[in-house]
Amino acid sequence: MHDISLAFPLARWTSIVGPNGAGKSTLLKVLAGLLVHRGDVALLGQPLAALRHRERARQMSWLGQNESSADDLTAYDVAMLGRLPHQPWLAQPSAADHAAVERALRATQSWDWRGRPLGQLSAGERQRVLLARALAVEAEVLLMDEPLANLDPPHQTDWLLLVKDLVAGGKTVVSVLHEISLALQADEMVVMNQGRVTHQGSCGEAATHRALEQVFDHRIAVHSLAGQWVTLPKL
Ligand SMILES: Nc1ncnc2c1ncn2[C@@H]1O[C@H](COP(=O)(O)OP(=O)(O)OP(=O)(O)O)[C@@H](O)[C@H]1O
Repeated sequence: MHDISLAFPLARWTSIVGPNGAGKSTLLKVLAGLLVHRGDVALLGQPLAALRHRERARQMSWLGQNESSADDLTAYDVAMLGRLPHQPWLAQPSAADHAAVERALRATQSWDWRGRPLGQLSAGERQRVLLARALAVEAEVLLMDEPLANLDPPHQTDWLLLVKDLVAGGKTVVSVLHEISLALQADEMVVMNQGRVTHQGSCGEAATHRALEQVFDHRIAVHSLAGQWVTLPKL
């Protein structure tokens, strides 16, 4: 990545978009402190490097792309992993931990199969459990890499409503998305290409739409439809 200088607005949802290999996941991993990098990253005004790992894990939750998790753990136990930064070493989960896990599993419609091992769930069901794990942290900042992977359209809509709720409640969400029409529902958009940020701006701005069309070689066009911005392939 080159010359990246970005600020993600608080209590807003920012989507990061760009072609394959643009550096979106790399940027998200740097933000999460998961990759060695040059330069500085600050979380809620504090240098990331100065934060203790447990503190960082409480303030920022992470949903990675194609994440593996122990297949023999139940959906409930996977979601409970999100509570680890809140628990003293080797302590049993508290009532607050159980309540947070239940809220997260219900929010992703995963509560009904909480007792089933992850390995026996469909790809979309599994993704919803991993999303529940990220929600269970109840962090101020949520970083999500392709959170809609394997989700069917109704569950994509549910995710959208969930993110809007989180942001209305003051949380900050940064997500990498390939579903450009859904990404346009965000407040802000960061457009990337070849390891650089080519544009950052509001999702409603014409300049953002032009940057989007340009980064995808004008193979897509942004349209207004039923009060929403959508992209369609340019045939
Ligand atoms: N561990 C790695 N070592 C070396 N190069 C890597 C590594 N991970 C990614 N890259 C390269 O860095 C570039 C950016 O990758 P990245 O995964 O950030 O792209 P992306 O924008 O998320 O792409 P996609 O839309 O395909 O998920 C790619 O060219 C990729 O091949």
